[in-house]
Amino acid sequence: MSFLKISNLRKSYGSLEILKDINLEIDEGGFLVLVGPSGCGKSTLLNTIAGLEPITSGEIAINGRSVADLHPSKRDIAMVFQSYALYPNMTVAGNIAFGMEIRGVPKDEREKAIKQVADMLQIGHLLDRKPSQLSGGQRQRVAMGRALVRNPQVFLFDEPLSNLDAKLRVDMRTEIKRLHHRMKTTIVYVTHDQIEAMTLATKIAVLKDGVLQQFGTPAEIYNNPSNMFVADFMGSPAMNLLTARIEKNGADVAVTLARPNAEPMKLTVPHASGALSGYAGKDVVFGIRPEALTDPDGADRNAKAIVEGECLIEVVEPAGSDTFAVTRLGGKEVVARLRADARIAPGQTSQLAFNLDKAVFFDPQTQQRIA
Ligand SMILES: Nc1ncnc2c1ncn2[C@@H]1O[C@H](COP(=O)(O)OP(=O)(O)OP(=O)(O)O)[C@@H](O)[C@H]1O
Repeated sequence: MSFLKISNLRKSYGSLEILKDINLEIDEGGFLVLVGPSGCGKSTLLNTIAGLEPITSGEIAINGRSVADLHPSKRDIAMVFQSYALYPNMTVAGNIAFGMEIRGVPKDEREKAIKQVADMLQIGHLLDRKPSQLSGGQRQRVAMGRALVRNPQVFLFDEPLSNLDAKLRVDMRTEIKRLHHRMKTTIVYVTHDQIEAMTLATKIAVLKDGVLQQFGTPAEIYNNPSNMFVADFMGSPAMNLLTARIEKNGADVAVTLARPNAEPMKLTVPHASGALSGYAGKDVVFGIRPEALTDPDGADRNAKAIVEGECLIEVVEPAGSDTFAVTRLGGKEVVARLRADARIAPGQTSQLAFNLDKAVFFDPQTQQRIA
């Protein structure tokens, strides 16, 4: 049975519908990440789970119990906010213990709990300081400590890392993952950062304009995006999405891509699906991630369908661990991810290997993936 279940959830402000029929569920100990661009409704969804916002219709259940009508304090959840929301006049220890004090937890138990989370978060040396005497990352830890001591059924995180600098964000991301691994408490986590979503989640919900676009494991979302929005939003550099003409070729499908000042490139997709064959004579959107477009020596040896083609390289971007090469196909700029030491120069044509096992196709009208 799922531990957190959201069914047919709708949320409106007056006549403005913000969340449109959301259905999600996650097992106990799961890490659900809500991701999407600014304004898509992810914070609103988190706030409805917390009970900070009433829902317009639908159901929210935690561990089999409906919580939609319960006061936030009765839902057995703890929330970590983007702003940390620490009490400025209290010490770190006071901030962590405040909720326990209110609940009348005896002093020795409080001290034990403070020590335990302070050890876990490595903030034992900061317990007597005030929030103003802490760095952003330390404040973030205190905010997490305050949530951890409550030992709730579900943790809710609202963009907890967005106020930290890039390096600290990556460190804290690892820290949160380690903590989740140790505690095994169910987490719902909001971010607009698709890398955070990919690295932390056991399940990702991608939202756009209040509509759930796809719900699945990070691998499902990355490899089989259900529509062009998800394909483009998840992954950096983004998936290449180019116009291609489909033709049938026995059991195979030929994909034709326009090239500037050259004959179109023809790639054969072996044993293509019936759905794709159905587009014969029409244009589709051909999606291929940069890492599925490589130098022939660097191509995945286990792939079944590697096809090579000549591409005019426009720009070369060495990025340390890889080299990105920009070419133009199907009327679009296309990014290929090559080995760091790939011999490639702008203005030259180069042989590139397409891993068609990893290619996906979309209907240009509906923008949905062609199965
Ligand atoms: N109290 C409110 N009244 C009317 N509209 C609201 C209210 N609160 C939020 N909204 C609208 O709801 C939509 C979703 O907001 P929400 O904060 O959930 O988005 P988000 O995905 O978390 O965005 P961000 O990443 O920018 O925080 C936005 O269009 C916002 O303007």
